[in-house]
Amino acid sequence: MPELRLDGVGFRHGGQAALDGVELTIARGEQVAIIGPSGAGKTTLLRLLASHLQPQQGHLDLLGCDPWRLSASARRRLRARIGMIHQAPPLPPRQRVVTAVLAGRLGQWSLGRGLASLVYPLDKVGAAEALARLDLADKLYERCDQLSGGQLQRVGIARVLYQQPELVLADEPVSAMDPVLARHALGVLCADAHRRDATLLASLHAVELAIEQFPRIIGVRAGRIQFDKPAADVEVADLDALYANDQLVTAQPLLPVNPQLHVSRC
Ligand SMILES: Nc1ncnc2c1ncn2[C@@H]1O[C@H](COP(=O)(O)OP(=O)(O)OP(=O)(O)O)[C@@H](O)[C@H]1O
Repeated sequence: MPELRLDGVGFRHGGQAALDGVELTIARGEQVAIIGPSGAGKTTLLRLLASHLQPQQGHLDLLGCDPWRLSASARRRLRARIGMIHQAPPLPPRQRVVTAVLAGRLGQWSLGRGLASLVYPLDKVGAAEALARLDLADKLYERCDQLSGGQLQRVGIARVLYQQPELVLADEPVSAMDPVLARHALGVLCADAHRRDATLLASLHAVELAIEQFPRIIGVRAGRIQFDKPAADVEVADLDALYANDQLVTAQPLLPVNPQLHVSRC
């Protein structure tokens, strides 16, 4: 049985079409990068897969069931098996980093343990280990509002490393990091998913990183899947067509003089 399956899925935000007729199957343990221009529908796709949004057309199969046929409590249990990494992690500003990381397992803990951990961090060693993998162990007791955007993104990733979910959905997880840290953080995420046979989907604007780190690339444009192929088969023409922007009359060509692939950032 596939880990994820979208069958003719469509979604509109109010009057604004975001996804249309999306067909997609992803097997357990796959690592997939989703690329495409701004407004293509990548975040909407990830939010549908996280069961934060309900498809308005078509059908979603998520970890072996239709989340929208489950009771609210069963859907909560299903969501505890999913780790979501946000571009701007929605962490309470005054929360300590250690508490933010440990909150990754709130969905797996009893109410009592979860409340206790919010008041006094119960597994400081576990949180420190997850942060150390992202070179952030020295921030364990820092407040979240004292971190930079890239550091906050690393806290969001550490939280999912600590959670150890079956499915990781990452929406622009390294967009605020410098190139060296971005490569390192994505590498940690991919290696962790591989080690646990977890499934990983990440939307990325850094095309070069996507192709370097992920074996399968899905190009989304105007709410539709434009291509879905192994990273080794993605060609410059695929990227030119994916990112073509008729409204930017001064746009530079996507292909620089010699490189095999262009780093495209929107
Ligand atoms: N809350 C919302 N209300 C109205 N329209 C929305 C909302 N969220 C997204 N949209 C629209 O849905 C479409 C897809 O948006 P989405 O955020 O999924 O794109 P994206 O590919 O993630 O973009 P980006 O790369 O800029 O983050 C866009 O046209 C966007 O304007």
